Amino acid sequence: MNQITKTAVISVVGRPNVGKSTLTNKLVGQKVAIVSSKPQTTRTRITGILNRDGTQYVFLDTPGLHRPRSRLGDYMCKVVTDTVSEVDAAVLVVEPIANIGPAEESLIAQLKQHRMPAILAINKIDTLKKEELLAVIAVYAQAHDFEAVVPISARTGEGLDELLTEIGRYAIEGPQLFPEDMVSDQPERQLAAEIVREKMLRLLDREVPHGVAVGVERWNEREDGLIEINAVIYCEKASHKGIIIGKQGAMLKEIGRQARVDIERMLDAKVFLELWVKVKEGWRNNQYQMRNFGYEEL
Ligand SMILES: Nc1nc2c(ncn2[C@@H]2O[C@H](COP(=O)(O)OP(=O)(O)OP(=O)(O)O)[C@@H](O)[C@H]2O)c(=O)[nH]1
Repeated sequence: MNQITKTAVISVVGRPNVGKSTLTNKLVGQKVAIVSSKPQTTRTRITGILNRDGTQYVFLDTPGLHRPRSRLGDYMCKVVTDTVSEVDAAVLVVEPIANIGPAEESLIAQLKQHRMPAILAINKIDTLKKEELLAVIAVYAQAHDFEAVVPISARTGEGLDELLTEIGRYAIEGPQLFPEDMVSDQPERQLAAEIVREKMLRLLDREVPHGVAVGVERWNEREDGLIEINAVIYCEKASHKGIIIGKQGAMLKEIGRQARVDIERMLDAKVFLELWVKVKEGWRNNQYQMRNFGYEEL
């Protein structure tokens, strides 16, 4: 195997829903961060690791920067601010729109404040004509002196080799930070819980899944190779519990079915997944319960 001689620790920042998690997963070649079409999907900092051509790339996928409305929201913003200041370089991911929003302005201000080398990744170029791209590049080039501007599609993979080449310039000589077979620092239990949450974000209306947390309560690897997982979905209201369970349990069954397929792929093993739903009012504003669900203290 190729000896690792350099490392690059890179934060992936950007406002909610621009495709940071899709990008991290694609770069790493495996699902380490969950993806949905709803903003504020990612709640904690997720690390994705890629070893290529003697360099170990460590990507810190951050929650999208937004105005906090709850304690969980405060925590998500703090994760972004902390991450920007402790990495070798940042990749700012933006939508292919020729207009800079307040979230992008705020992130650019943070990059300037920390004198952080930043690469601009204009994502979702599969949705846009080449001529339209020039206007987007022009607007961002005026706002900040980016080290490089790379148009990409996290979905199709277009531009990602170029992006890696740019990122590679910020790699520094040194021993690898993580073992070579590791793609994420998230424990498998937490990834499994996140996958269940992803399915809820995709299958349910917006209001419900943003108030849920998932905890894995039992994880048993049987001798015959089957992995038994029991997870509890905590929601904020009794009415949400009914929606999550669905008519004759149909929704919960579908959440479980889709989650099991992804968890089996992640673990490369057969999985028996059992899901329960419990009501825990106001957990998003409760420090203790947040810690319980894996969101560290502020
Ligand atoms: N067409 C297109 N859609 C994309 C691309 N990248 C991501 N998306 C979609 O954009 C949506 C948001 O993607 P995420 O990766 O969850 O975005 P995020 O920035 O991590 O979002 P938060 O977790 O809310 O911060 C999903 O529906 C993705 O499928 C892309 O290159 N092209």
